[in-house]
Amino acid sequence: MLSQMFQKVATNANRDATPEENERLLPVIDFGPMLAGEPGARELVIEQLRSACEYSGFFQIVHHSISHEVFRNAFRASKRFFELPFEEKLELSKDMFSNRGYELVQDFVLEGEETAFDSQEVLDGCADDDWCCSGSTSNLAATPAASITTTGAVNGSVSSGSNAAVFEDEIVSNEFRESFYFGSENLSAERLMRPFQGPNKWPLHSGNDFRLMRLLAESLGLSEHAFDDFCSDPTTAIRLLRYPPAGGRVGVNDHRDAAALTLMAQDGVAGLQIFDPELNQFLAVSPRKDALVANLGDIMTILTNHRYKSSLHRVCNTSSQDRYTIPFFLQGNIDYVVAPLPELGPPQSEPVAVEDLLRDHFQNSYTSHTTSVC
Ligand SMILES: O=C(O)CCC(=O)C(=O)O
Ligand SMILES: [Fe+2]
Repeated sequence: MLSQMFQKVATNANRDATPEENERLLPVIDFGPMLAGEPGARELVIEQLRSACEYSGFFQIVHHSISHEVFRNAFRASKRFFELPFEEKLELSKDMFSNRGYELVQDFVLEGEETAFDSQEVLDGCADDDWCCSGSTSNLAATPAASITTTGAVNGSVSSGSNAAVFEDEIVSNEFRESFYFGSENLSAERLMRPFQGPNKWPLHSGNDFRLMRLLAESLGLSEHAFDDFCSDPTTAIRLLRYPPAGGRVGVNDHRDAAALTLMAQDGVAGLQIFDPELNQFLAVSPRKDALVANLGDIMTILTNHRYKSSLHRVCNTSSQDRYTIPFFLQGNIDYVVAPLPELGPPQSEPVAVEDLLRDHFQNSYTSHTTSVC
């Protein structure tokens, strides 16, 4: 049902966005005046959010108050992780229940020892919970990027042997990248029993505090608290990603994110392509190192009764350098039943629990294999 609703569109046509198209697909929203408390600035941000979310569901935030140094340290930490010996990363392999740990895709395995390191890997984890839901916007410095500034030896739990099945599932994928997932360190015993969360596999920690979900609620003409129940104790994930120069191969296939909201730090290397609904094709957008790229996922489309978009996107690193990004995913309370907010008209989607939606999404991403080319 969900998979039908959010069917993938097979298209390979793509080109660079012109500056005007870039601004339309991925508009720049300046949080500076709002965070400085300038009169009218909050209203302007809310209006810009509404317009972006109705068109592509993508926007990029500048003057978000996270220092350049935080980003720099985060990317340094990410590079340090991916430079670990291959065997060491393999020991941190992602377990599919908690969605934490290192992930590599089959090219990595199939290409043999020499090129193996230059193929696809992933490290997954999660941020502290209330990053997007509560607290003050001025504390945006407590971001996913900030949360990976901690350094130290690899320590987390290692589920040895559990990875064989993952590799078999991934054996037909054609993606080309590596990544690492991590997440909240403040999980209750009850939360630890649930999927899509668990102890981290690499040392990371942060206290997070951000109100973007409240601004988004207001942009829909709703109370700023409209999403509070959805994300009072949310499942989140942060993913360190490294895309080696791909030589025409796709880094991440066409997909929509499952999360309500994704926020991503990126280095200066291009690679993200967003599907433009007007042109009906993918456009490669320009990276801005100082911006946080934000996009809405399928959960937000349901919550907003399809008023806000969750756009297809993908990654092709056509450069000759590695590309590093750090997306954070706000997935919401694991038991929350996602349904269109009643204020937004007759519901266009069936209710679905966050857990089921995530499971459906993960199953699709590990079993459906699009054949995009860059
Ligand atoms: O790395 C990027 O630019 C995008 C990553 C992405 O789309 C994802 O991890 O869902
Ligand atoms: Fe994505």
